[in-house]
Amino acid sequence: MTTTFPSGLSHEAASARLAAEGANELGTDQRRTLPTIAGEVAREPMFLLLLGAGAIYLAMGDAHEALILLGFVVIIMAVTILQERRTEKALEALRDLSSPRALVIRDGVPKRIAGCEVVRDDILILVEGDRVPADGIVLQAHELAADESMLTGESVAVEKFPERGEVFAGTLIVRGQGLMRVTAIGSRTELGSIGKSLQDIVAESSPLRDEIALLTRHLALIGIGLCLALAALFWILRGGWLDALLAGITLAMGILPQEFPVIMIVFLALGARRIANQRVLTRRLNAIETLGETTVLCVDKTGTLTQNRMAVTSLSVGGQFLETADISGCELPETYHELLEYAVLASEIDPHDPMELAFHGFAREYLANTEHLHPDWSLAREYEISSELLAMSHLWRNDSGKQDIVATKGAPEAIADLCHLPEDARLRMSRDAESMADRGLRVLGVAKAKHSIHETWPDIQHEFEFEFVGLAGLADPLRPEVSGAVAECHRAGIRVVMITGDHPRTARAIAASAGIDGSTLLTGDELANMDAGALAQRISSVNVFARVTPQQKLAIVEALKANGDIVAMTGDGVNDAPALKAAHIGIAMGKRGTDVAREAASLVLLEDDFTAIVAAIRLGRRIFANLRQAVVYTLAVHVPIIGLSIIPLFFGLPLVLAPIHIAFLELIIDPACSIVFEAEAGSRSLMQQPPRPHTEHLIATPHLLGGLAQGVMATLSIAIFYMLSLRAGIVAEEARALAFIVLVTANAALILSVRSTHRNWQQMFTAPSTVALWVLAGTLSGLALITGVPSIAQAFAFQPPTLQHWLAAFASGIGTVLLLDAGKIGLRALGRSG
Ligand SMILES: Nc1ncnc2c1ncn2[C@@H]1O[C@H](COP(=O)(O)OP(=O)(O)OP(=O)(O)O)[C@@H](O)[C@H]1O
Ligand SMILES: [Cu+]
Repeated sequence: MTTTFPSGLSHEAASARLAAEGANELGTDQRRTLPTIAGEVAREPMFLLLLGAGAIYLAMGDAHEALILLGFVVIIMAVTILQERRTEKALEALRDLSSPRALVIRDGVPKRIAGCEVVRDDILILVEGDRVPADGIVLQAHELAADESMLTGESVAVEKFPERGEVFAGTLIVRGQGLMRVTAIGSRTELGSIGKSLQDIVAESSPLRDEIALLTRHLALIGIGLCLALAALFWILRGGWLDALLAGITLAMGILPQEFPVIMIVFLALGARRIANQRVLTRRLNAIETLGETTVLCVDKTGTLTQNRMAVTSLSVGGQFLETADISGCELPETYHELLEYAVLASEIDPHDPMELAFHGFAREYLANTEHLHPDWSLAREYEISSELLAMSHLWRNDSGKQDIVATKGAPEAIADLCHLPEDARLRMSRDAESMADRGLRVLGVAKAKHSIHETWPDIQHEFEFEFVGLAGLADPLRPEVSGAVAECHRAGIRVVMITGDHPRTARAIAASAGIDGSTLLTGDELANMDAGALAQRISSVNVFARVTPQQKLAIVEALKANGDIVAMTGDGVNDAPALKAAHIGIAMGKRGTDVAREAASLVLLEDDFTAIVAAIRLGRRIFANLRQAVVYTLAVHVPIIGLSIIPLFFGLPLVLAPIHIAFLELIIDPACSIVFEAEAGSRSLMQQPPRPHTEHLIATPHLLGGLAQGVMATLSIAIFYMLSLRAGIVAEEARALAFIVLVTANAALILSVRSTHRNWQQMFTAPSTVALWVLAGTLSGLALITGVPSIAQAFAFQPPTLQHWLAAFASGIGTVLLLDAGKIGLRALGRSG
């Protein structure tokens, strides 16, 4: 492909056209309208209960109370709409990510933009692995072929040629490169006309989501049963069926686990944002919960562990070696000129590959005034590298009029094959190559051949008469942070497996400097000769795979999965897609990655950096731990509500809670409190314990019991405070207010307690997050308002308590939680000594 581009549209023209003709998108706007959202809200049980309670108040002639409850209906509406919008936005962002990106030429400069910003007449560069963003005609093509099966059902790649070739939106470039001019976008493309959409992101079900749904359903069932029982009991004990119904509804509102699904979505959506701050994009929300379970992390060497910045450091010709560091500033000895000459001839004219860039740069520096550079030769034929033969050749036409020059470079074994080296020469060469590889260098062999211009070009590289020229060693240094991150993985019980196409010796040397144990190593050839069973057996002790083809990554993933591992795997090319899809977490490289790889992956790295993956795993563990705490907390704060609905009934006391109190707690206080956990930084021990087993539930019996125990303790202390107040002759309205103060204070303090499970109690008050401080301040002021301002207090059937009583109730709420913590510490101490 020539490197002169048409200059394309200007930025102004493109944005004008984008405004006039719309974005390159398929399908209709799926945003829900207000009536549909209202319809959804109307089906919320909380809404129905509030309406029911309001109707009963109306029937009892209390229009005031009914109106206030109506106010809460508005609150639910608002919260639901906000929530919808937020989820919608998160999904939209995901959709943007999965939509193809396009390399467009604007003002003569190639530029990556989102596929939806492509306009008619844009000039696009197509590369292997791209998903074509719009319909268009092919302007230039170099071995270009597309998979059009999504349009035609035909899975054979269709070759594309300039001028008469057409390419279609949604199809995949499986080979070669090319230039296209866009002729149709959005719904006017072939894909649009058959009404298909590529980017259907559905919230898949996941173990975590299923568990939360189950928990919600169980609690709902228990709730309904309890409410019916309570209503019946009330009717028997006190009579008055309207009051009985109201008591039942109050309890139902209190038990209703409506927060759980909300907490779940909020944690995952905010979690995705936190992970994005580490420059890792989440394409599937489920990946967030799987991250914390990861037991094996399979990574590419080049670019992920290393910097993907190659430098020529070592040359070898005829048994002589040269370290480039030794000659800096001097001339390159004549012996090595030909090696460098052919390395450049075997590279692209305008290279992107870091190795070829290194050769070009080195040649510019040392061959500038020699006869070894040939800008006037023309490239007549290219032979691509393949996984069968790790070498690539260029056939050059020069002005001799007799012979074309062929240059090749590739893996030393491949070059030895091409040169038909005799056994002893082959041994010598591999010894030389290994001495470079042992230093972590990537070693390339270089060879040359001549080919008469009167003969036809052979189809395969083997038919040339190659002559060996020499070896070049290129250094690609490890990223400086990698060995620290690998060590962190090991502390966290995560195995790091390196997979590379490179030479085993190079692989082992790089593995060693990264801190990966490469003492047992498998090569692609060995892999190919193993059956699945044998591989599954071996794989638990092998951390380095070398000379592996991308296709073999799939076998590695499958073997790890067969061993019960939870596998995260990185990849970037078209051939990596099956492995990325098969892994529990497929991780695509945002910079080098192809559209195909990104579509198959659940995470996309914006910086192709290993440490970002480790940071994401740390966040995954933290999100799960925080989610667990939030759910335990929510369970715990439901208990006092249930208790306070039932206890007064049994003891013949005035009721404490009415629907309005529950609405206040369930709609404002508790949800706000549970969000506090999202911002928890997570304890340092998170990455010092093995991954959570795949089978571990979010809420197991100990968590359930722990939460219930906390709730029961709080209930007891509130009930006792309430009864003592009444006994002391405080009027029912003030006693109710006091009980409510104890309840809310205890709930708020419980946040500090739950989040301190792994710390000691002094730390309970240290370093709460900003969110926590805001929520605590908000809760306190809300509480002060409804118990202190007479007009508001009246709506809650409160009489403002005296300051002394207020403070006593407040202290009692905090004291309860302190007692709980003391109990917890005591239990732990007992456990340790016993
Ligand atoms: N442009 C090239 N010219 C000649 N040989 C090449 C070229 N690219 C790769 N090779 C040969 O193919 C081998 C495998 O390369 P490949 O690109 O598969 O490795 P990689 O997948 O980039 O490495 P990693 O797996 O570490 O990311 C290299 O070690 C080298 O010998
Ligand atoms: Cu020379």
